[in-house]
Amino acid sequence: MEIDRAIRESNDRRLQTKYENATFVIQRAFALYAFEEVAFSFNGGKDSTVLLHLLRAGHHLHKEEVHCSNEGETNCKSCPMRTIYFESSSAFPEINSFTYETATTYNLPLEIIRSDFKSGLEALLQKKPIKAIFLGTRIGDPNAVGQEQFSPSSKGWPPFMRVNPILDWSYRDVWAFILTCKIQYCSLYDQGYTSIGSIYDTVPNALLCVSDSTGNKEKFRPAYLLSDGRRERAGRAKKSSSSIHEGVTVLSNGVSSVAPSASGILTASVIAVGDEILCGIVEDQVGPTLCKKLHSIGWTMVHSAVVRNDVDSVAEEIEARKHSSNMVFLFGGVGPMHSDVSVAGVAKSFGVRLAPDEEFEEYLRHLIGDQCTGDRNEMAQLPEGITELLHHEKLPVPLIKCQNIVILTSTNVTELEREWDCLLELTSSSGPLVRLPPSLSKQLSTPLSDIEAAPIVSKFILEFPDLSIGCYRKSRLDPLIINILGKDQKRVDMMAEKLCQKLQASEFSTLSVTDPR
Ligand SMILES: Cc1cc2nc3c(=O)[nH]c(=O)nc-3n(C[C@H](O)[C@H](O)[C@H](O)COP(=O)(O)O)c2cc1C
Ligand SMILES: Nc1ncnc2c1ncn2[C@@H]1O[C@H](COP(=O)(O)OP(=O)(O)OP(=O)(O)O)[C@@H](O)[C@H]1O
Ligand SMILES: [Mg+2]
Repeated sequence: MEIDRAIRESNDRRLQTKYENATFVIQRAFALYAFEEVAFSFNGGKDSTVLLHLLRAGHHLHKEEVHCSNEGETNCKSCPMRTIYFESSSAFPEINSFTYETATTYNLPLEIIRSDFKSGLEALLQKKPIKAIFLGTRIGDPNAVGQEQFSPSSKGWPPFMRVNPILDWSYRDVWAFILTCKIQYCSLYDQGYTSIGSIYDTVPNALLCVSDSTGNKEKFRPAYLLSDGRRERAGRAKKSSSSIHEGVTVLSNGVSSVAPSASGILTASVIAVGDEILCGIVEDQVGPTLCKKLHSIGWTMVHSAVVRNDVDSVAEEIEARKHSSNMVFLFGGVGPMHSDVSVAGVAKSFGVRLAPDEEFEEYLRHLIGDQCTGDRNEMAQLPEGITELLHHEKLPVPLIKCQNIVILTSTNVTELEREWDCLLELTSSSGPLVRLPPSLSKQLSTPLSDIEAAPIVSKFILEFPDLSIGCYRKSRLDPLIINILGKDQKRVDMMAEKLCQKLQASEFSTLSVTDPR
């Protein structure tokens, strides 16, 4: 069988593994369901074209296994499986004709449905039952979240099994398969289209645009030359971004940024992950330094915590913080060790699974070579559908950002300095951090006892709701120190002056907390 032979003769280990896994899923489906009870959902797109040839190969391998014989090449071109195509008047004519032509070439009994997916399937299943439908859904597709290779149809849909043999295939895998097996595909992919929806929501991918020397006509390179598969849908109009955290905007570069609330405040929480910090073996310096840095760019710190190296502990802490802070910074527990559970904790708190991220894997491969990559690299598994990679030329590996959670890899203050600088530089090109006017603070020292000072301070808290007052002593014998914090210089000065009179206090330092660099 020509597909099977082309893959086996290629030197592409990764593609061979993907092919074996996909044809295994297909053969299991053929073992589970009778041939008449399964259908193939085909729409002429690249993913379903790949699936068609995998189905042909899987069907051929299944027949070989069942009949313990090699039927040879005689009729392996034909795969007369029930094939459903939801034809729409807004489909590209090229897609339509490719679908029809391919069905003829491979003897697919095409059933055309001219209604929406759900009611079309209801009518179809009523007429003649279908137990399982093969789909070309891949991780990264908006509708792939939560699906497995075998996923029952969702609630409210007629009952059938969705079989997704190429769920774990990347954009690169799809094109490697098409090119290795020399498969015919829809001509639109040679004109720069990388994922195809309707004529109203799909244009060629701008990342493939080449400037014409005459400047007259835009030209596009073929889809297989797109290097960053995560931008496959860049040519498709976005439906909505409802899952984005409130106050977070998605920018044209794909990176989300936060905007201050009406009060001009941005809040942050810092979470350290580490059993060693909790039991006092290691003293955490990254957390306090990060708090200072955030404070220095005008952010309001609302929480700092240390949690165990345990997926549930991380997930619970993030769950508690992600709604109450504009940004949550997480560090510790990142890497390949058994205790490195931070990324899994983030995924769990958002209810998504970890999925291979090809781009991240590429960075890791540059950094640590092939020793740890293999067919599936655990470290390259990132929370599905919510991850953005924050690139900076000074970072060997991009920082991971999942909605409003930023995962830092720093293990000490020097490394934090570097990551922080990169985050700030990304900020200037609309990255995740926004610089706010710095907070101003004044410190007063009073000889009064706590009991004497308390009612006076309480009155001032009511009078100056826009300022924050903190009190501490270096020791029980040292004087009480009052720290006034606010954004408005005049208000801070006014409160300091009034408090000095009432508390017989003296001002001993005036700090304008600005970014030290
Ligand atoms: C055969 C078939 C079965 C589907 N089953 C489901 C389903 O069980 N649950 C669901 O939410 N969507 C289902 N869908 C809809 C898809 O999730 C998705 O909306 C569709 O592939 C179109 O993708 P698009 O909106 O990106 O064009 C199904 C679609 C097809 C073609
Ligand atoms: N109109 C349709 N008719 C039949 N099946 C469809 C239709 N639209 C989507 N599907 C099924 O859903 C799968 C996922 O659709 P999707 O658009 O992501 O992939 P594709 O069309 O194969 O490739 P591309 O991403 O390049 O458009 C398809 O592979 C196919 O199995
Ligand atoms: Mg498509």
